[in-house]
Amino acid sequence: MAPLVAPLLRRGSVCRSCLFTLAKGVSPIQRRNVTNNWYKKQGLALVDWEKRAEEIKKGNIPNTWDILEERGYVKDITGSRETIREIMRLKRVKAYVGVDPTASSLHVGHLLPLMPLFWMYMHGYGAFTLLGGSTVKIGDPTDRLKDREPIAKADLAMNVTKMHFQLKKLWANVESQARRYGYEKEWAWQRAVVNNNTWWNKVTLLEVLRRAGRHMRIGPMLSRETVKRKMSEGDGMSFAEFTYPIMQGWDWWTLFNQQRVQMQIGGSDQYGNIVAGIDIVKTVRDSEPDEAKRIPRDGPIDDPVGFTVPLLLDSSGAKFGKSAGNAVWLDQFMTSTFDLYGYFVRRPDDDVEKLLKLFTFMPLEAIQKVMAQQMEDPSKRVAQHCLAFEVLTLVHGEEAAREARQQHQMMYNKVPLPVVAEAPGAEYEPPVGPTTLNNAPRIDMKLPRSLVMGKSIGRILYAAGLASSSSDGHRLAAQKAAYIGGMPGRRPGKGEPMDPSQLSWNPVTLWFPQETGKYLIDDKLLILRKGKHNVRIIHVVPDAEYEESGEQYPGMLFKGRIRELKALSKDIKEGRKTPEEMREYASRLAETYPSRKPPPESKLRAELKSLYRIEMDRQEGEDQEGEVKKQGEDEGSERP
Ligand SMILES: Nc1ncnc2c1ncn2[C@@H]1O[C@H](COP(=O)(O)OP(=O)(O)OP(=O)(O)O)[C@@H](O)[C@H]1O
Ligand SMILES: N[C@@H](Cc1ccc(O)cc1)C(=O)O
Repeated sequence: MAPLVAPLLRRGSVCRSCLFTLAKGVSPIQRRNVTNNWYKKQGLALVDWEKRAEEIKKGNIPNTWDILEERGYVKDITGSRETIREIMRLKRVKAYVGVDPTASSLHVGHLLPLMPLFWMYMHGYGAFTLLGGSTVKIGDPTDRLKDREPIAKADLAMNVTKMHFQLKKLWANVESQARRYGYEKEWAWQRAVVNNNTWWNKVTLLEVLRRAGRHMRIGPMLSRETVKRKMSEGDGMSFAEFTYPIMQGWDWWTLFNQQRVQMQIGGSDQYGNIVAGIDIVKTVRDSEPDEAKRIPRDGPIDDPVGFTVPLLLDSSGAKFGKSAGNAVWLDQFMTSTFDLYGYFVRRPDDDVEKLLKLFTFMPLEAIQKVMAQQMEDPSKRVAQHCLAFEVLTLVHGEEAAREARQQHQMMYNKVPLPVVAEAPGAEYEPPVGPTTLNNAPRIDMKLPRSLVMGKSIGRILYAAGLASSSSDGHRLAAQKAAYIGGMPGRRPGKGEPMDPSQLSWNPVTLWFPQETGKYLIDDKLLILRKGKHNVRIIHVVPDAEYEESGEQYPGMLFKGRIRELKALSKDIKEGRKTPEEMREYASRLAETYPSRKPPPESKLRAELKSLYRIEMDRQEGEDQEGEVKKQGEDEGSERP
């Protein structure tokens, strides 16, 4: 046991004998219980991992690296295969995959580097997904001949918000997939979504140049294929783009330093950036001037490592993604669940086995069985349906996958599809209760400028579908139960601008309608959230544009109840309603307004007019209620 645990203990804060004593549940030092429990768990986790490493050595359980290779995830490795294999046997390493938010959704190509990360997580390793809120402002020049267009602030805020929630949704579905396939979650499984904006907002240029830049040689950087091609065949290279690999390397160093993230995974186009990152991490680590802060190293087992996955190509051989304009999106409002399912059902017979290994968590034996079924009658496309179902389950959850399968069956298959995709013991439970990431409504919407700039926050929350009425919206704001996104401090307009690349949330307060402008990103985007997953990215558009779109929002003036009352009154006046219809409407009114009796036909118009006035007053009142509360708060705070 000793030789394996020793290097790990040296990196921890507890001495070896204490850790093992704690693993038995005995505390060597009298500390608070919670601390002892934590140390005990750490000790047990190390002992478990060590036992596992022994079992892998004896060949009783597979090395996770071999699983990744078998399924086809490994294209290029930095350094030797044996080292990376040994690291994964001996250490619960942490790995990360980064994505720049250059679009408002992830696409199918992004799933490829994420899949090995998900597999690692399900086998007990630490898994980090990084959103490049800062790197996106520079843009990765890899394999490009032309500069990227600078990204507008409002687009950036939208992309960051949407991708963040997409990653969280994917992670929630990975958890269910792990359960579905019989992986038992332990406390030591670790996953996180991080944004590199968090550290790029704090670090100085001087720090990066001093710690990383001074050790990097220009020669090797200039000889990189991307740099040479962009300079000779493309539109030249800006200094900012040239430093992109340093930014990515600094990200890795930050994660390595703070979280010991030792591995980076990317698509095969990222190989150069990953290799550059390894140099940066090693250089910064080894040049730490302060002995006490230096991260200990016990040889190659502690060095950063990386690998790339093969690129998913389209039928013409182009990288599948947004630059080539051939992306299939993971956002169901950009590529519907029906179309995403259809994309996988259309994959050629020759590719389907490979894709089942890459995009699903099905064990290889189960894939073999499906393939045997496929061979019997390829026209039924059993393997393709299985692939589509599994990918949909990962991306949108099991309910959406079942629905998409049913829709395809109804449209194209006369006979029911053979159920081959079910995992052993997988029982379907229809989702109930609150909004989850899988049933969250459409995240982005439009609202007219006059509403956002002229009405109370309660009314805006109602219009955005986050509250059941304006009063409910006021209540949410008063109780600080709704949040505003992209706000670095609590007092925008008092020096701190909105930050589009950072998804930070602060409680909404009751502010005056005139103040809403301060909360807009780039004067056109308002991000609101209620609860954990109920987010709205509101594009504030000119009133005329909204009118033209034909859209409606709850509480819209002259739409909904008010509009109905007005239209009906007009119809009666102009004799367009039959007595029967008028009677029916009178009794409906009595249901809607329980305090009122159904009026006789002759009085119906007068009754409609009075209800109309009541509705108008109610809306006005609700708006004022929010303002009065706000005024009260402000007056109160000024009292000595
Ligand atoms: N088709 C693909 N196959 C495999 N990996 C991919 C694919 N597309 C993107 N990736 C990987 O996903 C990660 C994030 O990619 P990135 O943000 O560059 O997306 P992209 O759509 O390729 O962008 P762009 O087209 O603007 O270059 C990288 O590791 C990248 O290699
Ligand atoms: N450069 C990567 C994204 C990325 C960004 C930051 C990182 O730290 C890692 C990866 C790409 O464009 O695909």
